[in-house]
Amino acid sequence: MTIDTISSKELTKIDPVFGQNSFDNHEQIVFCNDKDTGLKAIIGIHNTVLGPALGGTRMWSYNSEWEALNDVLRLSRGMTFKSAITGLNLGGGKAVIIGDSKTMKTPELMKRFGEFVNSLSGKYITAEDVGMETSDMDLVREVTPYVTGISESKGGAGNPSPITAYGVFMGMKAAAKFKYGTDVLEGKKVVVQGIGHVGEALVEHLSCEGAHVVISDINEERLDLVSKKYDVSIYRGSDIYSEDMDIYAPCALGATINDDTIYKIKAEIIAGAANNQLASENKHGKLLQERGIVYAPDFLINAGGIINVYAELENYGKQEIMRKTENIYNTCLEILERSKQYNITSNDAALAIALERIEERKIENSK
Ligand SMILES: NC(=O)c1ccc[n+]([C@@H]2O[C@H](COP(=O)([O-])OP(=O)(O)OC[C@H]3O[C@@H](n4cnc5c(N)ncnc54)[C@H](O)[C@@H]3O)[C@@H](O)[C@H]2O)c1
Repeated sequence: MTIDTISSKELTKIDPVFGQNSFDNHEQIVFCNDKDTGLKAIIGIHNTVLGPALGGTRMWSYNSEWEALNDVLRLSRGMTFKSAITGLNLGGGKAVIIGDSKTMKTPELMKRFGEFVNSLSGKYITAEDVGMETSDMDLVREVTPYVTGISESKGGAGNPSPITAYGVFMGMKAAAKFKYGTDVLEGKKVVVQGIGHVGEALVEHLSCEGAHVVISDINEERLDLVSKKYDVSIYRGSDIYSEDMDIYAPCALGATINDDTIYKIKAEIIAGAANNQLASENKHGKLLQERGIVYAPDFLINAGGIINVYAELENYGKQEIMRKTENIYNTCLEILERSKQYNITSNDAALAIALERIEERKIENSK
């Protein structure tokens, strides 16, 4: 089953939880509230067939609780498929904390959130996502062992973002190989939208390769810093989607490929870190395919972060992390070839492999 992004208004017309189109057979949803710290969080546990549900915590100022719920459901579902296609023994889960991370995040709130995670006894393992830092995970670690992405000084694998960026770079190269017959990105115009933890590290790889990098962000300070550091240009126009480019790398938030943008996009390849880039997997996945735009599925190519935090659970080192992340290149190329062979979208080709693995494990588990 695929899912769509819909407006807050539309969401309210559907049954509150089980009826949401992003629900897609979630096993469990936990609503967490704490009056003293102001914590309002939702933990989504989509599927635990392959293992405990692992996925980051996002802190964001949602316009409504509907949006927060829809976001966590979409994200946790995505984690199920991300871990499955990457070959990890993990299920899919995610958490959102409602509020502005810059003004509302306190150590007390993070620890209280950690206590809720702890109450699930390991069925959900948290990590960092948008609005979170490694130091926040260190606070969560004080109250629960069910957290990854803690500081290296505290025995963790550290910040996953550089590894995520490396995986995205590998996926982008595979998409280039598929489209152009060569994976060399030198001279290609790549627009990186969102130059946060992952985006900046991606800019570094692209600059080293000699790509023509253009960056965009809503944060002026970051634009200034990153453009100077890597000598890359800043997008100053008013409609980034209409910009001439070879590759579009969405590294901010999801659903940027939607009804408003899809016909404007001139890129030949889309490969970025953001989760759930297609507002509607079906509709926009097919439209990209029809327009000949190669889409490297987000949940496949942004798996570097989860590979990195999985190392904390499985006790493997940096070398294995890099090997697994580099393999994203092969998997991405294989999926793009499959989508061509069977005339299906790349997203569907990736989903099919992930679902196959989950179904096989379900049968094994029931024996
Ligand atoms: N950090 C990881 O390891 C990881 C792993 C998998 C997926 N992701 C996904 O990748 C994306 C980026 O993650 P991150 O850790 O770099 O987050 P981040 O918060 O560090 O960076 C996001 C950046 O996007 C910018 N931004 C927000 N809205 C924007 C807009 N409309 N236009 C342009 N820029 C905008 C922000 O100002 C910020 O600089 C997220 O969607 C996240 O879920 C991250």
